[in-house]
Amino acid sequence: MITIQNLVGGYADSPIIKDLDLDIQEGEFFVLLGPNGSGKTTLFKLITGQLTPMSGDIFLSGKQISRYSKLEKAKKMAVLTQEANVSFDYTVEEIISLGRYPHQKGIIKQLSKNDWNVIEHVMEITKISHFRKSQFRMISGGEKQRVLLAKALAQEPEILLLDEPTNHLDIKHTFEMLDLLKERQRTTGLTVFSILHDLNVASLYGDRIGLLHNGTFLEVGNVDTLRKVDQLKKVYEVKVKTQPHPTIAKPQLLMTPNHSTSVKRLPFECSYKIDQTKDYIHVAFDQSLRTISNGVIGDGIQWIKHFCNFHVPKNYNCDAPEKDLEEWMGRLSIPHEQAVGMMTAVKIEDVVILTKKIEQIEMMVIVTAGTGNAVDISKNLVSESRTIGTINTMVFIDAHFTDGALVNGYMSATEAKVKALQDLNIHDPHTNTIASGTSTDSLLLALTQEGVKTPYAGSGTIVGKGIGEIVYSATKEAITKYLTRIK
Ligand SMILES: Nc1ncnc2c1ncn2[C@@H]1O[C@H](COP(=O)(O)OP(=O)(O)OP(=O)(O)O)[C@@H](O)[C@H]1O
Repeated sequence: MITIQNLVGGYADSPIIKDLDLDIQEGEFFVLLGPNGSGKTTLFKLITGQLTPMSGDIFLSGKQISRYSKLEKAKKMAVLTQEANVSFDYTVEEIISLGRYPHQKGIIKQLSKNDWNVIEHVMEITKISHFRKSQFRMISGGEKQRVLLAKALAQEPEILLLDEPTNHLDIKHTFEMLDLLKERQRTTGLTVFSILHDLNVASLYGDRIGLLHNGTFLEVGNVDTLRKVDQLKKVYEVKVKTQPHPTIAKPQLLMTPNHSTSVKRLPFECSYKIDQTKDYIHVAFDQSLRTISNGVIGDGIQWIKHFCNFHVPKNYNCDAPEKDLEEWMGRLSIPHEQAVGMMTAVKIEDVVILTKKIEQIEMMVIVTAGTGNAVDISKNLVSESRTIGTINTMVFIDAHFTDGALVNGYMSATEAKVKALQDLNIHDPHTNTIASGTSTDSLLLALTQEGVKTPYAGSGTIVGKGIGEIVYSATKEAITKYLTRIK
């Protein structure tokens, strides 16, 4: 759609854009990224014709852009810039009708029925019909932006060029505008070229991105380019980490500020309180811990302060156990958004709490165990809950784990639990083979993130062995208590 070759351009004698090549393909959503002063607006102005190139070529649909007449260009290309200043007293509707100008025929340019249909349609999709009669200068910055988008869409362009289109928009309107552009891209084949500052929004909406640095592209590629954090650190000069979006396969970026967010922690043994009744056990830490868990709530990898295991009746059956946990926590003034919540039919008074220090690393493990639902995962394909029988394990460690070490530590704790079941000769009643767990086990690992960062926590490491030892002991003791009780 647009082909740029060896483009050099800028202001007076100094080139800002230096020997740049780019191919914007028909129907794609191309995002131009780059730090302040990298030349984004200059490149934008060279494409739109506000600046004349010093050298090089820009082709629009194969024809030199400079050879298009103003009207011809306006039929193919609409431009939305940050300058939302319209000095005349136009109404919103009048501004949008200006977008139809390139399509109007004859000497006396009048709006046709089709023009009005298009104007109505763009006002509707940009949700501005209700203030169509308002004076443009009287509406808010965000509303102006939507009106100017409607005007650009009224032009029915093949390509839309946008310079920071979401600048004045709140989150809702940002996403609405970009969703609308994606929809137009999908339904009408609109090509979009947009400057954006927000890397995360660029990742969510861009088909391809170009990362501009000192007037040249460091990289042009799909959004996975944003996984290259070293490149981003160099360009933006910030500490940045890439993370997957939780529900779609796109990278999202997290910035770490230079100012320290860490507050001095109390010694591990003074940093938590345990509240235990017959209905629940609640461990509250003074600061959030880095956690990995499969709790009913607070699952995945998170930062969490409150850790709860609630007793439920043997025949507890609920479609939305998260809601129950939230309600029970609410009654205890525990903020459920900052909590891992587990459930057990085992008596809370049979809980086992062990603490241990291994090579200066403090650990605490809390286990409630029942084995009524013991399962040999390698043999039993029947998944049904029969009776009281869940092993809930919480492991707290005063150490600093990477995310990989969290997963490693999770494996270590699981292996230790399996070994305890094996040594206690717990059988799956269906297969009559040694059980590897129960059908509804929960496990939590929570780290203070104090001390030197540890990349591994498997059985080949001291900390991994420590997890294994303490989880094994506590699980064995908790199962023994349970077996004694049900005898
Ligand atoms: N009208 C101008 N005259 C002279 N130099 C200019 C002019 N406009 C911009 N520049 C210079 O060109 C360089 C690139 O500016 P440009 O506006 O293209 O950057 P940008 O990437 O769009 O930045 P931002 O993210 O801050 O909008 C800057 O060093 C700037 O000082």
